[in-house]
Amino acid sequence: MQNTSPLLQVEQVCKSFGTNQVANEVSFSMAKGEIGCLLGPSGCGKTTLLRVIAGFEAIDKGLVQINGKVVSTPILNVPPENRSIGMVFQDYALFPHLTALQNIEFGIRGKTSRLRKEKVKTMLDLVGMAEAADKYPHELSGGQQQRVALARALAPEPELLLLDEPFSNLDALLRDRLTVEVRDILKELGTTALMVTHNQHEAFSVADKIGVLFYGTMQQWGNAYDVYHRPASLEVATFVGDGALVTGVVTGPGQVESGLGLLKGNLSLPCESGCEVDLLVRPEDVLHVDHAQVQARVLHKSFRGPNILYQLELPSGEQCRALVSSHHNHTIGDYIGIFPEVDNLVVFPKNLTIQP
Ligand SMILES: Nc1ncnc2c1ncn2[C@@H]1O[C@H](COP(=O)(O)OP(=O)(O)OP(=O)(O)O)[C@@H](O)[C@H]1O
Repeated sequence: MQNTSPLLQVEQVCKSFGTNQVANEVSFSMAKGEIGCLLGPSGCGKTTLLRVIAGFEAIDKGLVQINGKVVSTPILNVPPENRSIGMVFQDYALFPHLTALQNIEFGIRGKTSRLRKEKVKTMLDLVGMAEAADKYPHELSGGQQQRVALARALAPEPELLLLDEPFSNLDALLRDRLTVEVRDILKELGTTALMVTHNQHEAFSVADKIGVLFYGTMQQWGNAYDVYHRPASLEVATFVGDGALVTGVVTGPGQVESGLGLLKGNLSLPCESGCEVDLLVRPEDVLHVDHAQVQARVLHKSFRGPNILYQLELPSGEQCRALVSSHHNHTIGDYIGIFPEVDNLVVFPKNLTIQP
């Protein structure tokens, strides 16, 4: 029979440092082979949660299970080396006096010499570093060092790989490439992995599941599409992606009248007619149509190659942004026609505030 129990289960975990509560009833789970990403503003508790799962931090309440085995409770903290986890850090953390090959081999001490050699060769091939086997870390680029660090963490075949901002020291192009490569490698091996990142694009391209943390609270745990298009809270809506909130009034089922005109789509909340809401408007949902009814004034523009991001003032006095093909090159102060095209009408009760 197929094992359907989660590989990682985090249940109502609480963790404080003194009076600072860094994890507040955090719960989520990951199936075997899934890749998860923890996103959230600086200081929201991402690294602490990763360290809890790794066994570097004890918890005050709740439970962590890895592959069915309880590893953390308030009275139990299985040490990291007995959790079957691998870790990759931001700063590579390779041993400087060992070659790439020796660094990878270090993680699989205890196996026979033949098995070790085979494993190291497989790992070097997997991360595309066979040519650099005998180089020392200082002879490798940042991206190469991070590949070796990944190979070292994966060599002992951990049940769970934890990655803390693994690409943040790399330039943007290399980071994009390595993100895709790492996803392919993890998928090929079927390794379950949880990664902390500041970078939303990275999370979108690597993760099956994204967790958005705010002030120690897991606001949403879901796939990238849902986190972006069906944000579970105001915090997620404003943190993930680019968007503005404009005032609206619900005028019927799936219908909101706003400063952008009448919008029709799937309402995220069951609101009655007449209900005042804040409506999330993403720049790509605002189309530029010359003779549209709503004419908005260009307050600011930012050229991005294929498109221009316009900051606009609506006739209502509210602002939103529009991502428009850069062939439409308008001047600050111009009025341009806009038309909203939104499938998912993400709304929040008017005047909600983000609570610390
Ligand atoms: N060992 C510690 N002792 C006391 N406070 C700590 C400790 N580790 C973390 N904190 C505090 O816990 C909070 C969360 O920190 P954490 O590093 O988990 O956040 P983060 O979301 O990973 O932040 P960043 O994105 O900036 O790395 C911060 O207020 C931090 O100062």
